[in-house]
Amino acid sequence: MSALSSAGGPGELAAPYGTGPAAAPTTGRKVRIHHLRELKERGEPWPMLTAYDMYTAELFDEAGIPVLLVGDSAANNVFGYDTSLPVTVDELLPLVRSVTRSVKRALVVADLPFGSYQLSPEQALATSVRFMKEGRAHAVKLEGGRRFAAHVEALTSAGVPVMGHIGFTPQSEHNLGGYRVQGRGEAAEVLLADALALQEAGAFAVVMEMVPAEAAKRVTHELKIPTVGIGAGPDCDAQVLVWQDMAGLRRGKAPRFVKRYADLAGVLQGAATAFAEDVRRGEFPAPEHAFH
Ligand SMILES: Nc1nc(=O)c2c([nH]1)NC[C@@H]1CN(c3ccc(C(=O)N[C@@H](CCC(=O)O)C(=O)O)cc3)CN21
Ligand SMILES: CC(C)C(=O)C(=O)O
Ligand SMILES: [Mg+2]
Repeated sequence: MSALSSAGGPGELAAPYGTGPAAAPTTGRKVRIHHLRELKERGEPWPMLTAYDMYTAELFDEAGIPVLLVGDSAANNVFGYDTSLPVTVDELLPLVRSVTRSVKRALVVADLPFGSYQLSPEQALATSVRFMKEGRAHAVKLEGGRRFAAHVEALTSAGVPVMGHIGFTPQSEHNLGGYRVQGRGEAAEVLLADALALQEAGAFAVVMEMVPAEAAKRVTHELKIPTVGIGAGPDCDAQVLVWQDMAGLRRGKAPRFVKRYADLAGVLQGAATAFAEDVRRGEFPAPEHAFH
């Protein structure tokens, strides 16, 4: 079925997610996993961002971001841990719930945290059911390739859409020897085998993190399902960034793959400084801010 015919009418699919003049997100149609596959078939790249709360979810949804990820990166971008390893299902669930409550169209993916799925396909399903029942997530994401094919299969056959994640997988940083590019040289074959295994197991998309652009391009061409790159070059079907990196809220040296589209840190710092000065000078509240 072609992208257009499956949408039920000419332009109907193109309107919410295309890049043309009709791309404004005004139709209110929910993003479904088949839309993402259709975008791949049409060669239209799509954006994905993390979101961890209500306002960002609302804004990104309205900006036409079709997929929002409640990442386990909340560990270091919300909760203040130094890696993603310590964050728990109980910490992430309320964030997932706030994001799903706040979107009209975006597909919301809940990232399964370290320790919540590796034990067995049964554990993966039990955790995913919590994210879907309690968090109202539309899909889950887990890290790992061939070794997690059975987990992915258990989830998809139970009705849980799964996004895979290969290349540099932060939950395995201690095993991978730190934050390093994966899939160089012969490891490109391993990357491809992992991607194919995830597709075969029923995954609807695969994140590739910090892999050489050439390897990511090859995987993208070999797969029928979309690839989502982060530090994986321009040829992936989609691109994802952590929103605080994208908007410049996180300070310090950003990874090479980050592009900053705003200086939120500067804006917020300026606002807080101005508020503090106003209060200290007695200029806030002014008469119009008080009840008379
Ligand atoms: N804010 C944030 N952004 C992310 O992209 C992100 C998270 N947090 N937390 C979870 C994972 C961890 N990720 C990261 C974090 C840092 C680097 C990094 O520092 N990369 C450096 C060094 C690479 C190297 O040594 O080869 C770089 O310059 O890319 C990479 C991936 C991606 N994810
Ligand atoms: C960087 C993305 C892909 C992620 O897994 C996260 O934010 O946790
Ligand atoms: Mg993650």
